[in-house]
Amino acid sequence: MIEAWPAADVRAAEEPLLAAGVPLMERAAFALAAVVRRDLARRRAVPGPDGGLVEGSVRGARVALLVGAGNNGGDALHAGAFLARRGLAVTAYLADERVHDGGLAALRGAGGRVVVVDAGAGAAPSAVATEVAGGAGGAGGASAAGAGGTAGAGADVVLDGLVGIGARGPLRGTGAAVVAALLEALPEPGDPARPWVVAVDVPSGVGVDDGTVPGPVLPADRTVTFGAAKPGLLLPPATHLTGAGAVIDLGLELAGTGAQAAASARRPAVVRLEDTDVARAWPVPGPADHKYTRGVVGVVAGTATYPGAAVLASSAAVRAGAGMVRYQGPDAVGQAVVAARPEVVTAGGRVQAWVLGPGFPAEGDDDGQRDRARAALAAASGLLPGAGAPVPAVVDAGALALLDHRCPGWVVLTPHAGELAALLRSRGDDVDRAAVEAHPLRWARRAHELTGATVLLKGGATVVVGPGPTAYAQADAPGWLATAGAGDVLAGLLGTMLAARSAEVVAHPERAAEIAAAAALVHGRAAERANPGGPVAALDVAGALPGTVAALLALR
Ligand SMILES: NC(=O)C1=CN([C@@H]2O[C@H](COP(=O)(O)OP(=O)(O)OC[C@H]3O[C@@H](n4cnc5c(N)ncnc54)[C@H](OP(=O)(O)O)[C@@H]3O)[C@@H](O)[C@H]2O)[C@H](O)CC1
Ligand SMILES: [K+]
Repeated sequence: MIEAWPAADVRAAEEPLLAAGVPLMERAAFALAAVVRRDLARRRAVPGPDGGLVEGSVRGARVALLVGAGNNGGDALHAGAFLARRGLAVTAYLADERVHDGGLAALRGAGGRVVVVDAGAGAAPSAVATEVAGGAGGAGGASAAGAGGTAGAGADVVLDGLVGIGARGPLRGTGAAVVAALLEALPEPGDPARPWVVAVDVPSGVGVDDGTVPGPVLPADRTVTFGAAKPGLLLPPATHLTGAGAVIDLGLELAGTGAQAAASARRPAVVRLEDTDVARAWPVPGPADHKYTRGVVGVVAGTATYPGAAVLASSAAVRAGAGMVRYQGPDAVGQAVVAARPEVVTAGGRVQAWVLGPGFPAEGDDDGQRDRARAALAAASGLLPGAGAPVPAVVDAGALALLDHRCPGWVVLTPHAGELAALLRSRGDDVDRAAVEAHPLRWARRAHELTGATVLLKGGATVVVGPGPTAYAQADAPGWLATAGAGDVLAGLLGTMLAARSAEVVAHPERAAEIAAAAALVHGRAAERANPGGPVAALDVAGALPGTVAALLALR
């Protein structure tokens, strides 16, 4: 798993090392330069003796450093000095008159070129962008002392060292002007003429601790972050601007050491599960298991008007490995479900988890589904006398409007941004879909505070907030998964995963968030498996679940 720690925790962990004179910046910069060199060598791959490709030479490659006023800029300058000593042509564009002295001296000492950027005596941001992008008449004419620029040949790589964990608010000043000009001047992403963009620590201008994108940000192809990942690298929308990641270990003790770690209240703010985490936690049946120990999933979904959601949610629950699936709903829908999945039963009875809401409306004609879902939710929440032990529940789509009481953390809501906005508005918050999409973590946390439930907020990346201290942020879904019925499949999949650990989740409600995050990962992997790199139909995603789970278990 990838653990992300707030900027303040990273700074606190750096302090003792800095006080002890540990050269953290040089360590960070050296590692950054190594990643840049490797990425460049791979982008310059050439045919090898055996017909394959081998890494190409990076000598002479053109490197543009975007340098801000703080230590983030210092990292970029020191990395530029390492690269210049390896024969790369490095130009630092200083976006602030305050610049890291040691880094600037190191770059100059290594023969790097320095261009002061400002709208006055220095190079204009537009001229810098033109030079970096490879247009004619760049900032070469305004270059400070040092090797002359190569007018016309743009940069091969750009290091974004404008601002790091010291950022406050949207990118401003000359740095913002340079980024805005680059967003205009650079070739489109995917164009081979576009330079490789490497964000130093974080893409400059993202919300380091909340993943917001309050202003202009230069999208990165790679983010090299130091000490630990930051929440903003995992959280949407900023996570879509980070490119591939690389975490450089600086020897920071974030959770403390030994007894301190055990006692420390410090936990990562955000976690991203990886395949091996999900594989290790997946419940694999043993010889003593039977369908009831594996978990029975109750599905209240679909209506005569929208039977498909019932088929999709039930199919996903079956294919994900439920011990048994009980479909509850109109006979006609039950017949459609059984026709599609003969393993499903329509008789009532005990379940270990409920899936409520796919495919039925929050109001209007629902064939009695809202009443069925309301009763199931009450039973799941332990509010229905005689209904047996409480069990986890997935509350999706039309069932979200049924939340008229505070829920325990083992109830998991699975709204998209519009549904979450509607839920929050129904509780008096003035928020719309766009606001939720701009700040998913904030609003998912707000929904958890208001309802008590665990909240899985669906979107290009998935955010999960529950009763525990750690949020989850998964970005495993291909864009193709934005298709009708995908949410129904996720609900059924999640129901099966909760049913398999029903008693455990009720006893430890904070674990529902991790299971929900794992479901988001499996959902994304199944979509990829259903049709790698191309469009997928929701039912095919459900169909790919068995193979997806088997592939994950093979990693154990
Ligand atoms: N601690 C270490 O030795 C190490 C740090 N690492 C690197 O350092 C940065 C953090 O450096 P820091 O100097 O604390 O802060 P930044 O460089 O991130 O930014 C501070 C300067 O940026 C200006 N600023 C702040 N917000 C904005 C904004 N929205 N737009 C433009 N400029 C902004 C701020 O300006 P002021 O006017 O407020 O002063 C500062 O000048 C960390 O990210 C690492 O890269 C090493 O990794 C490890 C060693
Ligand atoms: K940066």
